[in-house]
Amino acid sequence: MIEFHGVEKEFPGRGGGAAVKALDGIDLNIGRGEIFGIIGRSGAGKSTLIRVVNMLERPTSGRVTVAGIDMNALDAAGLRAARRGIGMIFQHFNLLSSRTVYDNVALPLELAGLKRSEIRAKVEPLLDLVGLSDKRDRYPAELSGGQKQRVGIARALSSEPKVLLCDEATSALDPETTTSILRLLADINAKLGLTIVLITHEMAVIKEICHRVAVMEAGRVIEQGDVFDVFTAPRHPTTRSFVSSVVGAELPDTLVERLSAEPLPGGNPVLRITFKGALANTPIISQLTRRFGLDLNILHGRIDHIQGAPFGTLVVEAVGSAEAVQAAITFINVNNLSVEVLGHVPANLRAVG
Ligand SMILES: Nc1ncnc2c1ncn2[C@@H]1O[C@H](COP(=O)(O)OP(=O)(O)OP(=O)(O)O)[C@@H](O)[C@H]1O
Repeated sequence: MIEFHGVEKEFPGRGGGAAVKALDGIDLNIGRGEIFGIIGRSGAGKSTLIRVVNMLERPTSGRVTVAGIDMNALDAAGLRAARRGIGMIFQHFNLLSSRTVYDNVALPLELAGLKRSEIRAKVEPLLDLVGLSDKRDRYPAELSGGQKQRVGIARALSSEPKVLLCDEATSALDPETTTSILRLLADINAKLGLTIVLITHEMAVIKEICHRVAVMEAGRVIEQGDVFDVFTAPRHPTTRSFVSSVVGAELPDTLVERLSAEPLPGGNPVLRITFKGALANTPIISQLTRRFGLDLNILHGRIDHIQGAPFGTLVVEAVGSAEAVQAAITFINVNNLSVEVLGHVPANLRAVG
C-alpha cells in the first residue's frame, strides 16, 4: 500500500551548520490493511518519514508510492486528490478552537464542497464511531485530551481515506486514555480495513496494536518485522533496549552482580529459557526435573502477551551434573524453546528479583 524506495531527505544545516540527513536510504513496504508501527528515539527521523508519505516533506531523492501512485510525480491538483485518501492525526490534535466538535469533523467536507445534507450523512456516523455523538456541540476547550483525539480521528476519517497516518497520536495522553485511543484505532482498522501507520517512541504502543514494526535510528531502518518476532528475538542493540522497557528482558541487578562468566568450583550454571506462543504452555520445568534429574531453582521469570500470544522467560539455576545440564539444553532446543547460558552462580543462591 505504501512503498518507500531509497528515500533520502536532507535538511540544510541550521545557522550555517552541516546539513542533516533525516532519512538515509529508506526501503520499506507497508501492506494494505496493516497497522504498521515506526519507533525510534528523538531525532531518528520518524516524523520526517511519516511526512514524506503525503509530501508534507518532499524527499531529496528516492520514491514514495501510495496505492501504486508515485507521490513525487503528482502536480498540485493530483497531490490534493491523493491527500484526500490519506488521513492524518497529530500529537496536539490540531483542532480549530472556534468550531464545535461537529464543525471540526465537517471541515474537510466543507472544503471539498459537499452539501450540508451530505456532510451530515457522513459526520453523524463518524461521531458515533468515535463515541462522541453526545459532545457534537461542544468546543475543543470543553473536551479531555482523549476526546480531542477522537475528534481528530473522526475528522481524519471524514474524507474516507485508505491510509491513516498517526504522528505520536497518544504521546500527550495518560496511559489509560492512550489504551482507549489505541483500541479505537485497532477497531477502525478491523472495521474499515484502513492501513494505519503509527510513529511513536514508546514500545508499549507498538506492542498494544501494531502488526509489524520498523525501528529507526539516525535516518535508517535498523530492524523490521512482525511485532511478535521483533519482541521475542530483537537483533539490534537499540531494539533490545526498546523491547526490554516493556517485556522485562533485563535481569535484576542482584542477580547480575552474582553472575560469573566462568564456571565456579561447586557452582551452578544459570539458564534463561524463552517460551513463545503455544510453546509457552510446555511443562518444561517438570520435564527437565524428571528426565535429567536436575533441580531447578527459579531465580527470575516473567510471562507477557504480545498480540494475544504468550511470551515468557524463566531464569533458573540448574543443579546437577554437567552432563545432565548439557542433555537438558539439547532437549530444550530440540523442543523449539530457546535456552541460553547466562553465566554461573555460587551454589545455594537464593531466589532474587
Ligand atoms: N525542517 C527541518 N529543518 C532542519 N532539520 C530538520 C527539520 N526537520 C527535522 N530536522 C532534523 O532531522 C532529524 C530527524 O527529525 P525528525 O523530526 O524526523 O525525528 P523524530 O524521530 O520524529 O524525532 P522526535 O521524536 O523528536 O519528533 C533531526 O536531526 C531534526 O533535527
